[in-house]
Amino acid sequence: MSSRLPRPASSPDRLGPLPNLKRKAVDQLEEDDGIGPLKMSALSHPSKPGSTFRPPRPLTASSSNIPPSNIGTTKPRVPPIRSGGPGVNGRSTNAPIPKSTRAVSAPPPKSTRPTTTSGARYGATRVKTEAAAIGPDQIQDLREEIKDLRAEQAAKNAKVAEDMDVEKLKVLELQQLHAQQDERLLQARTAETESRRLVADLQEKIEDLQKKHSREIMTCEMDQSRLQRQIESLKDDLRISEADLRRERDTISSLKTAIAEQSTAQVTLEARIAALQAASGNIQGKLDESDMNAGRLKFELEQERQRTSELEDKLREAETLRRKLHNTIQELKGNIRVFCRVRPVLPSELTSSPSGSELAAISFPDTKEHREISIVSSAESATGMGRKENWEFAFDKVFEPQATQAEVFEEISQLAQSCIDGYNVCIFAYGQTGSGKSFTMEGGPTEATAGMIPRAVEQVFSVAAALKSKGWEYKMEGQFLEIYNETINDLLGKGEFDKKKHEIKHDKGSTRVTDVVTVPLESPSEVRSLLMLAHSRRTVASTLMNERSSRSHSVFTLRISGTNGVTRETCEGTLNLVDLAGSERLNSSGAAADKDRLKETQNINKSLSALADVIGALGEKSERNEKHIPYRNSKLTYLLQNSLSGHSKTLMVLNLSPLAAHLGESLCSLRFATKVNNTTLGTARKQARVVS
Ligand SMILES: Nc1ncnc2c1ncn2[C@@H]1O[C@H](COP(=O)(O)OP(=O)(O)OP(=O)(O)O)[C@@H](O)[C@H]1O
Repeated sequence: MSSRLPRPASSPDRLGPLPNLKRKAVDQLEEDDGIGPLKMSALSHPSKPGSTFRPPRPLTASSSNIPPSNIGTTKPRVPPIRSGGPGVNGRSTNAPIPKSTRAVSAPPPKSTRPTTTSGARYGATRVKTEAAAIGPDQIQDLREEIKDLRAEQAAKNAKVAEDMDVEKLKVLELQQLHAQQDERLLQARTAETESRRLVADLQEKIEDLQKKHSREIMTCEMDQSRLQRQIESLKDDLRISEADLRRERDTISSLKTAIAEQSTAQVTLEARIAALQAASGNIQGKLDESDMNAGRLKFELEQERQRTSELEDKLREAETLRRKLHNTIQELKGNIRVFCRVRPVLPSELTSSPSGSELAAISFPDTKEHREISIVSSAESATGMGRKENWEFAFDKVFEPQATQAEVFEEISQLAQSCIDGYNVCIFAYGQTGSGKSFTMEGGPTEATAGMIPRAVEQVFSVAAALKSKGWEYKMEGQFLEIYNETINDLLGKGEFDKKKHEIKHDKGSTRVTDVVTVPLESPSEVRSLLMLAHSRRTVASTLMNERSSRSHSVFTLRISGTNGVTRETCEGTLNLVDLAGSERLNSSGAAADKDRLKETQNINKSLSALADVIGALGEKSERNEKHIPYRNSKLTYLLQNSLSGHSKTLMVLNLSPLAAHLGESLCSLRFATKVNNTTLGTARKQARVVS
């Protein structure tokens, strides 16, 4: 960069207010003296107000009348801008001015010079004209004046030269200053470039930082939102905690109230305690007295315990005695007994034909002990005369049609007791089809109509439970079989009837049948469901073969084994409850025409005769003691061998129809039952022993 110095003023006249005349004279003198035109620029006064600074022309020693040695002696003015020290970069202020600075100095203005020679000539002519008009004195004066003016001019020139020197020095200084400024400018530019680079670096860094910052801001925002959520949840927690706190405070306040009340109560209690302590002294005395009484009572209690133990021993002895006596009574009653039961007329029979519903002439003469039954039958004699016959039978018990199941069982329950005592018991229901055998043995669905089997089982369980206190523990199991056409079927099994072969095995007084289901029994209800199962299986079989159930024997067996932990006794009894097949005769049943029916009836009759034979043989044996008992003649007698021996108790319930139409069959049944009733089985033997 080059500095421009101020250009000179363009005004052509800087000489000041000279009079035109004098001016003309001067011009002429100058012309005459050969001085030439004065440099007007050098005459202009720098200190004149309103004048601008005119840079001087570069001076040389030849063109100036100021000796070169004077240059530099003038004390330089201090430049207005100084960076410090004598000069920039240590350069002296007296250093020579660079040429380039010189080259830019402003040339003197052209306008100050006379423009044409014709003008000058016109001026000289005019002065000569005017000089011719003035005198020599005046010329002399003018010359004097010119001389003075020249002297003054010389002085002024000297002054101007001096000023020029000063100005030159100033210019030098300014040039130096300019150089310094350039240098500084360069430095400043270098610094600026450096700064720009730094700024660029910084810009880059700032951008990086901004990116980093934005990332951090994002992270911070995420953190902030997370923290916000945490704050919200904490606020929720705080709310809950505050609610809890309020509750706790309420609780505390209520507790405080309670404590206050308790304190009051405590005071009251303390007062009462004090009163009680006072009373306890009295009580203590009484307690001591009571202790003495307690000691006495303990002694008495011990004596009572001993007495109780003795009584329990006696009770056990009494139980054994009771069993013996019970058995004796049963023996006295006879080990084979027969009950007779006449069923009522059924509603269905009343609505059928009048002849079919006609009642037989049955009466019960023994109104006190109910042991007799009387039947009047009408028959035609050989002479064709009508003949009435009166039949009287006596049994252990006779039940009239209105007798309930409970009344019948009352007489049988003794046998259930015997079974628990360790005897084999066999109860038969005998009679023609439809006489009421199944009703007697199994009964109806209600509690009132429950038959002998469920009642006997219930009795056995309740007696067993009662004997627990006397040291007896019993286990029971049951099985339910059917004998049809001399084939054994398992009523609790799963297979088809008449398919599986079951064998009867006797071993040391106990009877077992192979491949039959034996169910352990824990409660009477289990027995009831067991009976229902057997009944349903029998019903299915009956559907397949009409009237099958009437033509088969069913045998329910309950085996009881008991042990007495105190007396170390054991016993085993068996209760057989048998529903026999219909006992009607071959002719009356009309079976002769049907081959299958004939076979059924033959088998039924065979087994029933075998039963009669066995009972008869047993009666004879007890009299002569050496009689073969034909148990093997039928499956029924063979199965019941151990329950029909002289060591067992047998009960036959003879079921009779009340109808006149069944009178013949009823008489046959009555005769059979009488035969059985007249048989004595001998002495029943208890299957009991003492474990050593
Ligand atoms: N004592 C009684 N009270 C009321 N109804 C009875 C009585 N005895 C039997 N019955 C009824 O008489 C009908 C025949 O009885 P039940 O079936 O017991 O005879 P059953 O001799 O077993 O015949 P089956 O040999 O065909 O099995 C049944 O409807 C039964 O309910």
